[in-house]
Amino acid sequence: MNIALFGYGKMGKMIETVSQNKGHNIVAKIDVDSGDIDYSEMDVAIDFSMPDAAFDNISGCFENGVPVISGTTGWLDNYDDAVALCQEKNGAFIYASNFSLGVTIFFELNRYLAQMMSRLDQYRVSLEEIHHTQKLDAPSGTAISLAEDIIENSDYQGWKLDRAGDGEIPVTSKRIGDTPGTHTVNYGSKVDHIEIRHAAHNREGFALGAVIAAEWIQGKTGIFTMKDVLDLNR
Ligand SMILES: NC(=O)C1=CN([C@@H]2O[C@H](COP(=O)(O)OP(=O)(O)OC[C@H]3O[C@@H](n4cnc5c(N)ncnc54)[C@H](OP(=O)(O)O)[C@@H]3O)[C@@H](O)[C@H]2O)C=CC1
Ligand SMILES: O=C(O)C1=N[C@H](C(=O)O)C[C@H](O)C1
Repeated sequence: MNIALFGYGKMGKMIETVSQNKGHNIVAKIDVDSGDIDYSEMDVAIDFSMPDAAFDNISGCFENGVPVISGTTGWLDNYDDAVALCQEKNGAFIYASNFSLGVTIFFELNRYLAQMMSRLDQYRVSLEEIHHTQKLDAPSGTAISLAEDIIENSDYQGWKLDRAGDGEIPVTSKRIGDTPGTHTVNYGSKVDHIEIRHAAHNREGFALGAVIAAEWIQGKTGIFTMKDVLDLNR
């Protein structure tokens, strides 16, 4: 498979290694000053770039018939436009705030736990995410996905960074050293707490999930999620 990397930073480089270990070719490494882009050799584009670059990168791929795996966070104000363009061009698209296979399962646990805990008013939920000090966005895309899934499966009406009001989920963001990404969902009561946590040991899991998604999307058209890739909708 011929893969184009949009963004050749920490994640782009890790995806290059994982892709080559699986026998794929990297046919383009697109960075901020790449100039004219040749889409003709691309079977798939994998975008791990910057919040203000992602939408233009994704749109260019759809305009040129290239399926997109999008991992960049912090650009979702334009998500609906990306979906509309993909549909108009009969393209193929997967966005995930976190491509790790473990986090895809963690998202399912979070939804299920939220449903059960919504029956118990003794518990209050809170979220914490810890990342490396170079991360641009806060809270992380993964923390936002976790919060939105809790809201969909409970009576919480929103989330807020640090100070949450009534009916809102408090989210704490910490930036510590090289931490690849740790997410904790905590339900606390006066007498105990329950927490679920996913901790990435390095970036390989994010990269592997993105390459698996890129392999899976070949020959397909439509908008998909990692649940489709892992066949968790059954
Ligand atoms: N969904 C997931 O599983 C994961 C998502 N992420 C997300 O992926 C993104 C990238 O993370 P990471 O690799 O750590 O960040 P880096 O800062 O290491 O890499 C981003 C790269 O994008 C480049 N870039 C800037 N503008 C453009 C452009 N217009 N087109 C293409 N590339 C551009 C930057 O170049 P320059 O440095 O020259 O500006 C840089 O090399 C972030 O949004 C992060 O949150 C990260 C890990 C997992
Ligand atoms: O920027 C990162 O590094 C990461 N970003 C994603 C996010 O914002 O959730 C996923 C992962 O946690 C690493």
